[in-house]
Amino acid sequence: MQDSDTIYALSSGALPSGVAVVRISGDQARSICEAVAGSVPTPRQTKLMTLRAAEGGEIDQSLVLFFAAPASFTGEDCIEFHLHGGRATVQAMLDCLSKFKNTRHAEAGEFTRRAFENGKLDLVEAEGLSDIISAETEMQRRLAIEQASGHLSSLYEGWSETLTHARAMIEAELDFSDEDDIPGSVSRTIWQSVEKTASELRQHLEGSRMGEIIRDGYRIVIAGPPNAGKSSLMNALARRDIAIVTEIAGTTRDVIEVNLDVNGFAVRLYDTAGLRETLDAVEREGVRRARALFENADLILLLSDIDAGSSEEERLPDGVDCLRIGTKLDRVIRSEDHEHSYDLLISATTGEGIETLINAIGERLSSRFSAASMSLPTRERQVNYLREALRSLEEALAMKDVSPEIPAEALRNAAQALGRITGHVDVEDLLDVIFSAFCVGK
Ligand SMILES: Nc1nc2c(c(=O)[nH]1)N(C=O)[C@@H](CNc1ccc(C(=O)N[C@@H](CCC(=O)O)C(=O)O)cc1)CN2
Ligand SMILES: Nc1nc2c(ncn2[C@@H]2O[C@H](COP(=O)(O)OP(=O)(O)OP(=O)(O)O)[C@@H](O)[C@H]2O)c(=O)[nH]1
Ligand SMILES: [Mg+2]
Repeated sequence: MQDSDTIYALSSGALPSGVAVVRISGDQARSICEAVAGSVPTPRQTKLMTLRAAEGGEIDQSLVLFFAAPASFTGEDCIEFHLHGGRATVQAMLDCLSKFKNTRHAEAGEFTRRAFENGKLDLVEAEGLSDIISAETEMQRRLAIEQASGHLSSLYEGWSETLTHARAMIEAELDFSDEDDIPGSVSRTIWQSVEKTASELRQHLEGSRMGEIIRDGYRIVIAGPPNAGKSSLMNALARRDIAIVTEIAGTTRDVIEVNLDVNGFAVRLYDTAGLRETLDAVEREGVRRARALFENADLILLLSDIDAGSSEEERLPDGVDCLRIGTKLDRVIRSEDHEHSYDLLISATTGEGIETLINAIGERLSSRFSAASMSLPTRERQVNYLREALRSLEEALAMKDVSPEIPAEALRNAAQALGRITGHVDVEDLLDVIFSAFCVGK
């Protein structure tokens, strides 16, 4: 496998489809187009052409689009064949392309990787592009657009430049400390800018949980004693019959997960085994798994049957957000008597209170979110480098009056960590991992 090979892939979606786009990028793109279509169209103008395989058999009547290097997505010569989207048509085209020399099928993310290597986009933008393709909710899409359009990259580059400048000034002061050219007051304004960067970085990191929530989903765990109506609520929220519901206490044992979209936010909802002491080994394991989920929950819905009266309170991990919900409201005669014991009353049977519950969840998400902006780190990779940068800045600030050498080195580390996020500092070892998570044809 060669980085200089010409690569091709089906870049549009699952077949059959109305139209299928087969994309080619690399040195051979023009000669392949000449061989298959007879000539190369004017750059960036589509042309209807008949495509023929080497044996002369017609493959398809196709729109052909040529992008001349470097003005293309990858920065190389690119050809697109907009074919009829039949499985056999696309297969015939791919077979035809496989016969050309120095030409092979693309790996996952390889077009975007070439765009990165040719300086068309940086790593954060490339990750944003990958996120645009996997976005399923409106918030995921907005966050991805923000990253793909380079706003986050400029933020990181700005910080990195500030720190590099600061280090240069400090080193200059080190070198010329005996001379009078560099006034001592320079370092005060410099350290102020470092301090400002550290506080911006800290604030930015505080948004990382929100970025993760948008990307990976807000985790809601339904918990409570057996028979409280947990699985019934799960089914009502999912609007599907996913979890088994019976009048037998201890029905649910495995954790059941479903993905919802609440106001454009991805939500992962978990139904769990009823919490109780039991000798049944299977049920006990279910209860253990339920409690294990509490640790990483963003919200716990703690259910109990209004009629069953108050049972022993479940101990929840410190600081976890929780809504106490009274269930089976339809069986209660005077609901006013119970309102003070719960945050919400619902009936899975009649649907009463379900809309209010969904709104309460939506409000929690929106209020958390409005505190943040759309400039949020979303990936563990990004967050780890941001933390590393902040640690180095804090070290530099702590040592600034002790020794000038240590802070200069720490500032260098911080700028480097930021450079690794965008890929401006050596990241060769990371590229395989990052791009292999992309789609083929992207
Ligand atoms: N048919 C088709 N549609 C597509 C893509 C594609 O590759 N092919 N894209 C693929 O992801 C996206 C569009 N992204 C693109 C990004 C840059 C260039 C490009 O030619 N860039 C040149 C010229 C820029 C200009 O003229 O403004 C460059 O950057 O030099 C093309 C598509 C979405 N739609
Ligand atoms: N009348 C009425 N019955 C309900 C309601 N919700 C659940 N039930 C009944 O309560 C019983 C238990 O419901 P489940 O949803 O299985 O309860 P669970 O909390 O999942 O129970 P386990 O999985 O055993 O922990 C079933 O017979 C349901 O039909 C409700 O809103 N009104
Ligand atoms: Mg259940």
